[in-house]
Amino acid sequence: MRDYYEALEELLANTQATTQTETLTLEEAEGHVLAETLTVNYDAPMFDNSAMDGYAVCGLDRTEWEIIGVVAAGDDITATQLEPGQAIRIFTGASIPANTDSVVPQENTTVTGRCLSVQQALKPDANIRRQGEELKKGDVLIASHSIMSPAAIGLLASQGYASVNCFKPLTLTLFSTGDELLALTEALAPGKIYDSNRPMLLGWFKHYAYLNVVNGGVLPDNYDSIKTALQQAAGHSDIIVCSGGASVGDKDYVKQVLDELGTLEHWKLAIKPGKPFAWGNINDRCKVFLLPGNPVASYATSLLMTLPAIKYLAGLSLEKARPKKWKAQADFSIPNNKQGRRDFLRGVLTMTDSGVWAAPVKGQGSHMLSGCVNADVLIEIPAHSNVEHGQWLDVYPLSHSF
Ligand SMILES: Nc1nc2c(c(=O)[nH]1)N[C@H]1C(S)=C(S)[C@@H](COP(=O)(O)OP(=O)(O)OC[C@H]3O[C@@H](n4cnc5c(N)ncnc54)[C@H](O)[C@@H]3O)O[C@H]1N2
Ligand code: MOO
Repeated sequence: MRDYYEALEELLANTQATTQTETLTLEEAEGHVLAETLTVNYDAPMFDNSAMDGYAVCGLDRTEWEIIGVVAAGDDITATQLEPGQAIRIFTGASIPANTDSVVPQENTTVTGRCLSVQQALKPDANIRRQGEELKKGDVLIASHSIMSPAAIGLLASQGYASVNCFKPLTLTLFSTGDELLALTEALAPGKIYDSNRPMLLGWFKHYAYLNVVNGGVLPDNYDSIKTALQQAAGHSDIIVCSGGASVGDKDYVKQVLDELGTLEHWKLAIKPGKPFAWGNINDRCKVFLLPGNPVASYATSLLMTLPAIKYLAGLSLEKARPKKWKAQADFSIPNNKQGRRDFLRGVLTMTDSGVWAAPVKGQGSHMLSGCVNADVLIEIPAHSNVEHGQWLDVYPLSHSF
């Protein structure tokens, strides 16, 4: 069996990131992957400006000043300057007039006619946001291979970028396999179950703007049908994800088809759930992932293996493609751990005064999706290692929780 971390790195090392790009307006770019490194166009702040509504004053060795006018955000103050003993009414974001020593918030002042009085001692430079204190012109603003998050879009807009180069979204076709599976429009029958993996993964993958997700439907346990469907999908997809048939059963035809059409790597991962996992390529251009059919195993291998590879394919940096991992203290113990695989328990987090604690939820079977629904994280339990109460463990946040 393969160690999870070694397997993930091997999969990533065998994944070629897309190079195709397109220009998107900032509005279109939300959630896409940036394909260029952008630099700072203007110092930020662009000019010295006030952090408070109040008064800009000249001269700090006094308690009274003469108010000579008003400056608001957007005003041009090129011709305005203060002399010692003078103050000017100023608002948040307004340019700082020449010779300003400090800005006094209005709640610390008394105004009588044109006379400003302040009793507290004033600090030089207080409440002044200086030009370039955040960003200097010419520095890197956002590196290529970053996600266009709402904050990234705001930052780019603040620098006057109206459009950006992003990697073109990848087309992902999703299949389920198995004669036992029914679509939600079909009536239940003996031995049959509803296909839950496909709706689950469709919903999940559609969150990513850099994926065009195509619903491939259910594939029957029939070699020829699977071959035709995979061949067709490979013609218009960059990625195929298929759940079921990853294991060793007689009807696990998907692996055989993949072996015939392209290349196949079939792994036994030393993780629970999610042991059987396979991947390969069709036509050198379409990456295929075979997930184990058990729903929680499908979920876990999506989070731990498939999505990292997809994110890297779609243009994200390796660092951002790897699954996010945090630490939490065990609010449970496992005294005699005989598990030969890393166990990724579905768990909840509790924030207390003593930190973040993790505890497993009820229902840990790899067929028990209710455990995933109720959980915040996967709690990693290393193989053959006992867990003591209070021990720090790695936890992986689940897609819906944070
Ligand atoms: N002899 C062995 N049997 C199994 C092994 C093994 O190592 N040796 N591994 C077990 C593990 S671990 C897993 S996980 C499963 C994975 O099996 P497959 O990927 O081949 O998937 P299936 O056999 O098709 O299905 C397994 C299970 O999941 C249900 N399923 C499948 N697809 C869906 C779906 N879209 N929605 C809901 N449920 C689905 C299916 O009905 C089965 O109950 O293999 C073990 N067996
Ligand atoms: O590892 Mo299987 O994925 O235990 O259900």
